[in-house]
Amino acid sequence: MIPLVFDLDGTLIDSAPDIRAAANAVLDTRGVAPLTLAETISFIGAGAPTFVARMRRARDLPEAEEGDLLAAFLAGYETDHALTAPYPQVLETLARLREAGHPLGLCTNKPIGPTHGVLKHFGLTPFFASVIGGDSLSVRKPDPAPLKAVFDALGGLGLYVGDSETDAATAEALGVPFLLFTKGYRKSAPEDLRPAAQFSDFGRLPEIVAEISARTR
Ligand SMILES: O=C(O)COP(=O)(O)O
Ligand SMILES: [Mg+2]
Repeated sequence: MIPLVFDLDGTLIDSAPDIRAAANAVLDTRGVAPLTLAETISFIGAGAPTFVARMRRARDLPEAEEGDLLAAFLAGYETDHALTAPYPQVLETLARLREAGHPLGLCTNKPIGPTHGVLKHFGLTPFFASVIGGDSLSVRKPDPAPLKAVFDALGGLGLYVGDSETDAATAEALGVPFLLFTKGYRKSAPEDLRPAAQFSDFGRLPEIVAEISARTR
């Protein structure tokens, strides 16, 4: 069975409200306006350092403070998960895919500490044989190295399932088909990401995986 690797934020879980809360706790200490949810979503996708850089610029904070802002953001990042939820049917679908025999992995730009925390909180940990976060290697997506490392651990290349421009670029750089979940944090039109397939309902993923793996066999 073909290996499947998933992105996390905006793909398996809707975590933007908790990321927004962590960001706004930091911005509050600087006396500037909080981020809206739309701003937060537009800053997610390229990892925590890039998120904080975008947040700092949007609120005109001094560049010299970026390191402190990042440290404060990471310290308060998703300590509880009250505002986060898996998208509908994520757990059921992962269970079906695993029962069908697909090796499953996770490749996210979220820092690895909070990644393990949120996976555990929602009972997602047991599904994944390999997990790589945004600070696991010296490079992060869209560099293909993290995604390659997860597929290597799973025993071979397969399909990457994600929600963003970053995920599409990462899959393309590695030369694996990209499956787009359309309800996440993408900024462009779905067709601009040139996915092998797209879906808005996790219940449909097993049949899409079957179709694409028949095509690529
Ligand atoms: O932390 C981010 O910026 C995005 O995380 P993701 O790679 O799971 O979408
Ligand atoms: Mg994502």
